[in-house]
Amino acid sequence: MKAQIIPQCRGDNILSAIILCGGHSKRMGTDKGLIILDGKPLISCVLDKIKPYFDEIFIVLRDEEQKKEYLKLLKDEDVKVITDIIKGKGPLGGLLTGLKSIKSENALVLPCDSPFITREFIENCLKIGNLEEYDAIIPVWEDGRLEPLHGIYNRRVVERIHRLLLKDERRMSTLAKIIRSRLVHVEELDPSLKSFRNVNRPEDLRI
Ligand SMILES: Nc1nc2c(ncn2[C@@H]2O[C@H](COP(=O)(O)OP(=O)(O)OP(=O)(O)O)[C@@H](O)[C@H]2O)c(=O)[nH]1
Repeated sequence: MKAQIIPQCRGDNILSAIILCGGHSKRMGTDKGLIILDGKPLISCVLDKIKPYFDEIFIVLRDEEQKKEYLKLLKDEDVKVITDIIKGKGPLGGLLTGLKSIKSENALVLPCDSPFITREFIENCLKIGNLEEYDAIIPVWEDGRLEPLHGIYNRRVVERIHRLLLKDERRMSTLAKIIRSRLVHVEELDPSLKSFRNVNRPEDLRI
């Protein structure tokens, strides 16, 4: 067991995390996960934050070509690098792939473009991550906007994702609305809110 705290979302003996990193990064113009911030690629910024807490970490990429690039970078890391089982379906396709691969019942899901994730956020997610009564824990803003890319999901939602993708419904927020989601205020998970800051465009890299 890696985490120093007693995580509630450990429904078995394993804690899993999934990092979604298969986007086309059109707004950034170059693969976001490989962009250097403070001397290291964004994917490593996220990985370094989460690896003390998880027994298995999956990085989900779009295809084999992207995987070749990432394997060069991650060759010494204890992570599993996999590619979307259904291609071109956005983060929801990545989530499907990750949830079908994990050994545990639940996984914390994160995007590769949130390099400012805090330890407090991860520890709070683990503390409140009991998914016996819920299918997911999703951060929510005061105005009702969801952060479904920073959630904990139970793998029982795999079938729901399949059905959404069959209808070509790709929004993570749609999934969050149709499953039993426990909504938790963003401040409760990370009072600094830094964990929810995304890097989508070159100007977002200015700290
Ligand atoms: N595995 C996987 N991850 C994806 C896919 N699409 C997006 N992601 C990831 O999901 C997160 C959010 O993606 P977005 O920022 O909405 O999209 P993006 O493609 O990365 O960027 P834009 O092209 O600028 O919209 C990022 O971490 C992406 O790498 C996909 O098809 N497969």
